Amino acid sequence: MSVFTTVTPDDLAPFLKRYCIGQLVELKGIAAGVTNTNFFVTTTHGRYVLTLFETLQAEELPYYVNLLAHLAHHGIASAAPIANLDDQYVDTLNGKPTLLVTCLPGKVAEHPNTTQCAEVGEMLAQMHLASRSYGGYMKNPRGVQWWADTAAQVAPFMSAADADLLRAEVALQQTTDYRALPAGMVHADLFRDNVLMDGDRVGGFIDFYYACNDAWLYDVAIALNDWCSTADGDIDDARARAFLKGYTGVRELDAAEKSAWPTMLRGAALRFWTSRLLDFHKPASGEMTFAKDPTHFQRVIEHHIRRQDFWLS
Ligand SMILES: Nc1ncnc2c1ncn2[C@@H]1O[C@H](COP(=O)(O)OP(=O)(O)OP(=O)(O)O)[C@@H](O)[C@H]1O
Ligand SMILES: N[C@@H](CCO)C(=O)O
Repeated sequence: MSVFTTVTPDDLAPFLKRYCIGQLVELKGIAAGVTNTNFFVTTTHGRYVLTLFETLQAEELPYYVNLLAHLAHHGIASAAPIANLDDQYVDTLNGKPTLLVTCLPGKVAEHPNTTQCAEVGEMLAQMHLASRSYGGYMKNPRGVQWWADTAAQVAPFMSAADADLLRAEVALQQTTDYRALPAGMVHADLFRDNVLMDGDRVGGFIDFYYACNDAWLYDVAIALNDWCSTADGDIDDARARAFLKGYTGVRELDAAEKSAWPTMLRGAALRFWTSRLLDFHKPASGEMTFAKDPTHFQRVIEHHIRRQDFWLS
């Protein structure tokens, strides 16, 4: 269970006095998640989620926290941060920076249907539009240069054929110019486990801690590669079409995006092929998780190389 920092009701009582959310009824650790310590905090006013940041420092948090506040302010299905009596979102508990947010409805959809894919596509487009007026800026820490550096580290552990494919994919991305594409804030990790689905509707997007500024099409490709893929790395046509229809119903792709789309799908898969290869071959010391299967994203790339139809017509 991912509770790295222990919090007792006695620890929480003085903390909650700095907020207007009532008295503690129940404090419950959340098992899912591997980066931060999360609790469900039920009070006499309702249910909230308390995060203790284990790696991000207080000075790094404003970009993410103000982004959450901005998106909630625009009606995007995402957790709204709660300010303390000093009007601050970030507080401190047991030596860790904290954030208290509203509890979102729903649960993770492990086997999404076409309606759910369309709803996620639609909300993603709405989020991109809402983020246009967000003033924060964060360079993508896991962009093409990171993929290239990571590929060089992991290639020695791979078969010659797989390493050749990895190097060829990196070279393709390094020689593709995405600068003409519409850009703004992207979630950059909108996998199924980062969305709560309330039936067929989006309960909320969570886990914005890879959010940064990049091409919106990159976000579309990351989400589609996960929401519409099958266990063997194929992309399900019906889900992909539904996802894109949901997205483009809100924001049409322009000509530059349509032309970049096949390459972007491969770039988005390469992002997670490289990060999973790194976690698999060179796990960070003290890491508590099981590395996710890197070969899944190799198969997604191979699938994109093989196919001729990218669901745009
Ligand atoms: N606002 C929220 N409302 C309801 N449940 C939430 C909310 N935020 C988080 N959760 C629950 O907490 C779990 C863990 O959250 P999250 O995935 O953000 O963990 P993390 O450790 O911060 O990040 P990571 O997944 O990158 O390790 C989610 O799977 C979800 O069940
Ligand atoms: N969503 C990522 C993990 C978090 O970045 C993956 O499945 O590899």
